[in-house]
Amino acid sequence: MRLSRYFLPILKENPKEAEIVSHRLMLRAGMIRQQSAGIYSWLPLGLRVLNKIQRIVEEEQHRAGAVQLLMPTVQSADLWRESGRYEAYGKEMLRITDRHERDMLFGPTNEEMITDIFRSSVRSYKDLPLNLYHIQWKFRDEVRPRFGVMRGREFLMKDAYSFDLDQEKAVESYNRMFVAYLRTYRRMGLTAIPMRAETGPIGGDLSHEFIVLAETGESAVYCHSDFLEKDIPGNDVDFDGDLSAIVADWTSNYAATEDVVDMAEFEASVPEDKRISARGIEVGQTFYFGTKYSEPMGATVTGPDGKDVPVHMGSYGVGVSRLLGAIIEASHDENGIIWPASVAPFHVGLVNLKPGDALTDPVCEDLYAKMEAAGIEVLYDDTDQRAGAKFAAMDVIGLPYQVIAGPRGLKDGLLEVKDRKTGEKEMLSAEATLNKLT
Ligand SMILES: Nc1ncnc2c1ncn2[C@@H]1O[C@H](COS(=O)(=O)NC(=O)[C@@H](N)CS)[C@@H](O)[C@H]1O
Repeated sequence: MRLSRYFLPILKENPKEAEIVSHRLMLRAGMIRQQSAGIYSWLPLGLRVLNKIQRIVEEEQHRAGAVQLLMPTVQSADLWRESGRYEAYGKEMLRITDRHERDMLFGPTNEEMITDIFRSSVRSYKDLPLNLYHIQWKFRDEVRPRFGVMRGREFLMKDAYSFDLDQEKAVESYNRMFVAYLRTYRRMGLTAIPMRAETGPIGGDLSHEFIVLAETGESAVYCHSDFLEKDIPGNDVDFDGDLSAIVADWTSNYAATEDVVDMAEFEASVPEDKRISARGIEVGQTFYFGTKYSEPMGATVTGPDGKDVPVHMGSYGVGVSRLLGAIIEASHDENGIIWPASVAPFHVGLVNLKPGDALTDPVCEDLYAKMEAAGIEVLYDDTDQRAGAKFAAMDVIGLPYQVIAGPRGLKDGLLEVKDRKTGEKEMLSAEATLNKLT
């Protein structure tokens, strides 16, 4: 992508309204623009990252056997009256009246709607287990939206819903999502620790919050430091097999959020030098809630004994848009964002220090074409800004590599290649640069 033809409204100064680093850097890197409290436009650079995060989430949901669909954002209040949550959900629900005076709402979550879809077509236990998911914008009229996309009012969530004949089978579905989450976050360069959690308005009695440790996290958390050393299940993990050992391994050490922590138990079960009490960002939550929705909504299947039984369900959310904030909180320095390669908006920032120069132009054009041909996503800064501004912008947007083409270096046929994470710089020929980056 040529920067001269892109839209990247970099801010030179720190916006005063941003209280935490991820909010500050997303604004400065021209990734989002606030339209109203907790509601953002996703500008081109931010959207590229959002789409990459979404793709990783989809790949791991598919690996775990979840099937993707897409439900609407606007829902009928009638469904929520059936489950009894229409009144109970409270002020966070954005209620809408359509032209026919029908009560509608902007969906904060989709348990009722997915149960309606299920009950309309699934009749037999032979169709189970089933896990349906979508990635869709939600609206929650948070009393105090803040920290940018971390706590928005309109936000992107992956929400999956599992359906099983009984609790034992439902726990197997729960375990598949649990393992999928361990893999999903690690692929984005995060270590998310599963912590026992409250179930809140979703309900149920088995739930884990997946927490990324960060000083600016909204939750206070208490856990065993061994979590930071664990390996995650590999690509070959058998989702049709018994995953209970993996779940047991990841829930055997103490980990709890402030809502459910038992300090006596924490201190008794974790040696002092292994105790972590920190703040964390909740990037996902898993719930098993049995027949909480299937009972009132009549979502039943005919069991092996011929009797109709309400299905046992679970729901599993990932904060897709929140993850941009979480990744930046976990990976930045004083100059800006440091994107893990898996979610970086581009892999390489190619900087022409002197557009129009007989040396730098041909080298940049040739390298740009060859990198793009090799499948490397390049942001080519072909603008005529000052060098200092170019360097600062590249550091703020945090692409994994910068390739600097300047007349001085090119006199010796050399480009400067900088690793954004380590800060290491090498002087390499164009060919060596291409070999290093492909
Ligand atoms: N206001 C918000 N802004 C950004 N992300 C949010 C917000 N509220 C929740 N999330 C993200 O969405 C994830 C799932 O939300 S949740 O309430 O825990 N779970 C559900 O809604 C269930 N229906 C799971 S399918 C959270 O773990 C969090 O990462």
